[in-house]
Amino acid sequence: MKFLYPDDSPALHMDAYELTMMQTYWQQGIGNRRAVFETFFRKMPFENGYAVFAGLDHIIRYINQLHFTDSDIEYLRSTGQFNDEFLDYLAHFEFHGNIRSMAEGELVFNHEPIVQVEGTLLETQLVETAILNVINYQIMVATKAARIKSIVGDQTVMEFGTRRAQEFDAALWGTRAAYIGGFDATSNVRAGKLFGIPISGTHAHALVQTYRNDYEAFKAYAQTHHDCVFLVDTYDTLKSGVPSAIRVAREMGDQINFVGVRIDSGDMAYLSKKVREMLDDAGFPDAKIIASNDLDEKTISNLKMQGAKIDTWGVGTKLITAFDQPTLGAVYKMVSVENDAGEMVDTIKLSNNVAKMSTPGKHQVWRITDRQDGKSEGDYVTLSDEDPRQLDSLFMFDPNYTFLNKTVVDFEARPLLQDIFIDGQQVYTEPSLEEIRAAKQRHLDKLWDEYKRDLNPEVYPVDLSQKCYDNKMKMIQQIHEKVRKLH
Ligand SMILES: Nc1ncnc2c1ncn2[C@@H]1O[C@H](COP(=O)(O)OP(=O)(O)OP(=O)(O)O)[C@@H](O)[C@H]1O
Ligand SMILES: O=P(O)(O)OC[C@H]1O[C@H](OP(=O)(O)OP(=O)(O)O)[C@H](O)[C@@H]1O
Ligand SMILES: O=C(O)c1cccnc1
Repeated sequence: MKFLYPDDSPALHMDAYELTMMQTYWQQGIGNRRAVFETFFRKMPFENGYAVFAGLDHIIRYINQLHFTDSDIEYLRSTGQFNDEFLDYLAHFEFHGNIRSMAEGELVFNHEPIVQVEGTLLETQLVETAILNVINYQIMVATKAARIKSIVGDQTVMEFGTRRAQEFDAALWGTRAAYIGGFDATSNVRAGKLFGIPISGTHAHALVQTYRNDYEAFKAYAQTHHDCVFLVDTYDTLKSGVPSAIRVAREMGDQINFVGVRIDSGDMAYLSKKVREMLDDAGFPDAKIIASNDLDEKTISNLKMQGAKIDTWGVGTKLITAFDQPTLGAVYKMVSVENDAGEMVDTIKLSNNVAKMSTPGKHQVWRITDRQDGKSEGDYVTLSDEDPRQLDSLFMFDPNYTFLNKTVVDFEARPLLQDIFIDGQQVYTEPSLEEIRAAKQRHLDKLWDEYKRDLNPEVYPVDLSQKCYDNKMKMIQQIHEKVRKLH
């Protein structure tokens, strides 16, 4: 296996069918026709009431470095599936398309476009797999992180997942997504370096095993560090771990900052209460109790219900693997394409399953907020030439159950899809990670609590404008008639 191509690039990070379709467009002479694709997901992750968008930074990096290197082209040639002229086109490929996207930290919902790609048939097809790969993972982790953070509240929660993540990239980008979702720090040092996420860490059981007793290990650690968290459950939390931590803290006095202790097994409600008493009685009321071990929002919520005296949480596996739902199921669908006459025509993917039907046309998504209470009324998907800001009142209806409707007045409409690339040039200045986190919190504050509860939340409205709805119905009708004529 050859892993060491000096000029390896992410350009081939795609399903082979993108290239086979591209070769067809290219040889048929239609590759430069315009097309618009939109990415959306159909089902809310974890049955949550909202999802948190993350992934744009990785998409921007990917697009900015998208070109085929010599070894990419040579590899494609070696497969014997592509002709020389097409490979020559790829060798000189540059992305000149437009990308519009939600901003990271934005709250996103099912059945609304999150990323929109407009360009030639060739370039829009080329980027499908990479965009979906990024989004399908990062939205899951950012949303899972937000769920966990909503239970943790003002307490600190640290990301501990790298060792359990599905490989290097997932650990790194997952950590960033978790930070966007509301985590406070990470144990992944490279994520600290690359993204500026605060790093944080205690020590493992191996340290205690090396010294063969808690006291010696904690003492050695205290002699070599200022901030100290001692892991107290290697042998016996209450009989050995905590007494040793207290002894070292007393002996070292002001020479160290005794941050607290970490518990990593056992009944954490029971143990944390006992440990709290021991620390308080020993004169360390400010020492924190940190808990880790297969935690997620359900366990944390349950531990809180039991009155566990835990101050800080470390969460790994269940966050970084998006444990209870392995993928978001986001898709990339063509919504408009140039015809023989050079006109853009909307296009639809039909299905017997209503949820699987796409919404034709190039869109904008508007977040409708009530000016009186500042709360979100719902999202309003329009065709891209509509602007609800010009209206005094907005008729919003559920596109599947049109009798569910309301008229909104005195509203603000905020366009969510922003220009990221125009003609292949990046026009978007990325906010800092801190700004993204703050934005996510502001957006959450605007959401009614009913959409935010972690169990059985209300369904947030994602409505279509009348024009968008009529366009969809008209296309469904036209296609049904066409199919009928075939029989
Ligand atoms: N009081 C509690 N209520 C609910 N769940 C708890 C409580 N205490 C611990 N848990 C959770 O129960 C699960 C199992 O805990 P346990 O200590 O048995 O783990 P373990 O993995 O078997 O221990 P070890 O890490 O020593 O192998 C973990 O997910 C842990 O977070
Ligand atoms: O449980 P998570 O949420 O994934 O958090 C990360 C876990 O990683 C460490 O365990 P380690 O790798 O030492 O193995 P362990 O399962 O034996 O504790 C740490 O002590 C946590 O238990
Ligand atoms: O610093 C820690 O305590 C830590 C880091 C990664 C995994 N588990 C624990």
